[in-house]
Amino acid sequence: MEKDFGGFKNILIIGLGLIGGSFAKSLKKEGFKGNIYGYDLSKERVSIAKKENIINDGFSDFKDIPWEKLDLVVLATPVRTFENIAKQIKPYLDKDTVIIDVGSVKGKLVRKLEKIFYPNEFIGAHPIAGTEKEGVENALDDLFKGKKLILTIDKETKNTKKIESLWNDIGAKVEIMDPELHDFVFAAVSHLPHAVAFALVDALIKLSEEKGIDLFLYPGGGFKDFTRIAASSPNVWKDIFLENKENVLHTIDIFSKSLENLKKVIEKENEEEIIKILSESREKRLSLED
Ligand SMILES: NC(=O)C1=CN([C@@H]2O[C@H](COP(=O)(O)OP(=O)(O)OC[C@H]3O[C@@H](n4cnc5c(N)ncnc54)[C@H](O)[C@@H]3O)[C@@H](O)[C@H]2O)C=CC1
Ligand SMILES: O=C(O)C(=O)Cc1ccc(O)cc1
Repeated sequence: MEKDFGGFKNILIIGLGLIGGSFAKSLKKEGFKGNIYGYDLSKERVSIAKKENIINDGFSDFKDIPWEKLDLVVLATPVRTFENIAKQIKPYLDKDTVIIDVGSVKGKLVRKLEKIFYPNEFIGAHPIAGTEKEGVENALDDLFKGKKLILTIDKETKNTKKIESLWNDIGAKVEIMDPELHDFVFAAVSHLPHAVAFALVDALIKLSEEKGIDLFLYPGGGFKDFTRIAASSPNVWKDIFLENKENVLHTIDIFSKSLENLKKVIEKENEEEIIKILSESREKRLSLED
């Protein structure tokens, strides 16, 4: 069956970063024949995206955008910029334009955006795909293939079906989740691991200073595997940690307790307990699908 990308023909992506850029590249790769417009504060990113034909036209000023043509706007900037951008673009929107985001935090934020954009329909979307790189210059045309796309909707509408079909056409597998539950889940499986990776590298900086030796000259594969995501964008992650503050703090508390417990059994040289903790974790990790 021919792909129709939810019937959307003129799409504006606000934020020509890794995710916005990958969304545009994926659409083109899968045969999208409409227009993809891009907007970014960075003129350089707009220029790269245009030069590489990732977008059909690009802008750094909202006033220059052909708003009347747009049937879809995608917010793809750091999550704490969404509210301000929504208020700025609201007066320009045509009455039928649909707005989605790709942000890593939903909860209260999407409820706020729904209100700001009303009567236009805003639909919260989160691709569970990415890398530690940033910018359109690192965008990939197959980033979303086979990956989950969470829609945080309360009910299905004509537009939510169109958005599902758009993401399906670039290879994503759509799932629906309550926005508050979403923030609990992704605090645990994504935000906590990023926080721990950043903190682990920070601890090695401190330990290097303590001993007067550069510990980063000696890492093995384990350290590199574990801390790849500590190379992620500080701007993007500062916004995620703050926007999902309560859940992130809770997961850090639980993690600290697990680490304290491990510390305690090592201190006591309690071999049985150490083996129990490590075996339980190992089994869970081995049971994960790839
Ligand atoms: N990096 C990842 O692996 C994933 C990120 N996300 C979400 O996607 C969104 C974008 O993240 P990335 O593409 O990774 O970031 P990025 O740093 O690669 O790109 C963000 C872009 O937004 C632009 N920007 C920042 N503030 C702006 C503003 N006020 N107005 C216009 N442009 C602005 C920046 O110049 C940059 O080009 C975030 O909300 C993030 O939570 C979702 C899934 C995965
Ligand atoms: O780089 C990785 O492995 C990631 O975990 C990417 C990622 C970052 C943020 C998201 O909201 C979803 C996926």
